[in-house]
Amino acid sequence: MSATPAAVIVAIDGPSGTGKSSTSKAVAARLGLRYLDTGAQYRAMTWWMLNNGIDVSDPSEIAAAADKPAIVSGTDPQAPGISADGADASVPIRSQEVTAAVSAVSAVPEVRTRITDLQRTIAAGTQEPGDAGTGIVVEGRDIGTTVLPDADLKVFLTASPEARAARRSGELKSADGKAHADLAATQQALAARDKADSSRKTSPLKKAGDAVEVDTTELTLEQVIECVVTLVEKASADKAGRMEKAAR
Ligand SMILES: Nc1ncnc2c1ncn2[C@@H]1O[C@H](COP(=O)(O)OP(=O)(O)O)[C@@H](O)[C@H]1O
Ligand SMILES: Nc1ccn([C@H]2C[C@H](O)[C@@H](COP(=O)(O)OP(=O)(O)O)O2)c(=O)n1
Repeated sequence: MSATPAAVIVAIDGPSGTGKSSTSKAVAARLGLRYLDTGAQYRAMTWWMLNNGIDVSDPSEIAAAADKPAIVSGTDPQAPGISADGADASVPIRSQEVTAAVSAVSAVPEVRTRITDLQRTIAAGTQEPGDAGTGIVVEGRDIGTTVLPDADLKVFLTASPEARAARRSGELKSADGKAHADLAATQQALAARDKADSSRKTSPLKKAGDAVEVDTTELTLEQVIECVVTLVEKASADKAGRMEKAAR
């Protein structure tokens, strides 16, 4: 693990299957930064609502329940962890049931306000002793545009719909042990989620104007990680230079 010269705030956004989680975790681990999976927070909120009888087809019921569960996210890139009202949510938030409902829940403004506040508190490092002044890699859909518009580096990952579906169906296959996950159905489900996430009114999935776009279609995961590590190291050195100049 190489040390970064200045604590940096890194925003990594993009649609599903572009490599956000794998890249963000690896970059954070290599550079000694914290890590936050914001999709996991929306998934934990959705899981809690499904478990607590909230009708997730009714935005007013979702809005009324948005401030109820305590959502706690870990920031260790090697073992992030997430809980809702004290119950470990790490595994159930990946279920098909949660995946199918998460776009509707995360489109509700009250949910976004609640979770955005949590994200900003975690990024600021004021929650845990020892976190203050440490950098973080935050991945999601609206980090560069809304949650952390002053991030030191913004990256927007993309990949072709075919590559993204192949990656996701590979994961589903290894999870359920079936020989052939349905690639076409996976691609269709991803397209539907993209559409919902990009067309919602509040804070849609969108590339920030000042984000660096990386098309990962033809890159291996290791190549993407190396590319982002280089970008973070440069952003960190630039920040250290600015801080030094300001201190003179
Ligand atoms: N560049 C890449 N080439 C091949 N597979 C990749 C690449 N990036 C990620 N993957 C794989 O694709 C799957 C989805 O990646 P993930 O990081 O969860 O994407 P996201 O967080 O954007 O949904 C994982 O199984 C991951 O190992
Ligand atoms: N910053 C974010 C992160 C996720 N979301 C919503 C929209 C996404 O479809 C879901 C799930 O996100 P997640 O990153 O877990 O999805 P994938 O792992 O890429 O399939 O949460 C969001 O609205 N804003």
